[in-house]
Amino acid sequence: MNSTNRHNSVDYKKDVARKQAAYAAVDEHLQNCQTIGIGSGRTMVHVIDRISELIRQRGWSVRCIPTSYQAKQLILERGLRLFELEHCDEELDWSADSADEIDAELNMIKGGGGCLLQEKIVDTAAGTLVIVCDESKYSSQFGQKWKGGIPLEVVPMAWSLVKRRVESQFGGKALLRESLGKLGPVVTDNGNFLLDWHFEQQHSWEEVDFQLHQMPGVIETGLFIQAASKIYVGKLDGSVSRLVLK
Ligand SMILES: O=C[C@H](O)[C@H](O)[C@H](O)COP(=O)(O)O
Repeated sequence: MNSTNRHNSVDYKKDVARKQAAYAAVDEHLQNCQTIGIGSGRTMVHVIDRISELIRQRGWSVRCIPTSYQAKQLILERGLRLFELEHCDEELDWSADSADEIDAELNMIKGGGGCLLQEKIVDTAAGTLVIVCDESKYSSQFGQKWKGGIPLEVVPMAWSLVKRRVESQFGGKALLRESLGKLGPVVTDNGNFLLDWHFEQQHSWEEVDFQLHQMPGVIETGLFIQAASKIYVGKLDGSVSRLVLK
């Protein structure tokens, strides 16, 4: 693809939209001496880039707590100050993250990239969760845009048990996520497996999330119910809209 075609491609425009939303989110939240959570995924590359630029320009010191191996690598590659949640004795100032889908009630699906457990821990340790996305992630009904199912992180020896229970209790299919880079299942940063639950009907998602957490073997779900404080949506026309939740 030549550069004119690439710049006109939808994927390129979505990436530009994510970058604009990321820069706006960082510019409006980053301050000196903060401790912040760093989510995972492609969008976070733009967030980290902007954090890195501002810190260098202004001589600031900011402690960054990762939510995955990928996030940790990004923090280190950009020369930012890596900090661990276990050494943090106060609430994080804010956490930045992205999502696979956000519905009209601002519930999110996360974990498409296999990172959800540490994201949920770090994101909920922050007083403010700032989500950055492009408008293609936005749906009027849960599951309308993200076709990968709801990720569930499960203890390896329990995966087939959890699969059967999820399918019999809620319907649909819960598929063990297979690795593309090696034979066998994807293993998360925490040594667990992932089931992608392809549901067949709408549910009360808060109730389903509660029920899933009751199943032995389920470590965490990719359902982030009303978890965000503010969502920055990058639009393909170059604008950024802000949705404030709490
Ligand atoms: O597992 C990955 C995380 O939940 C990501 O935040 C989510 O998949 C969105 O990632 P991206 O920014 O790459 O669309």
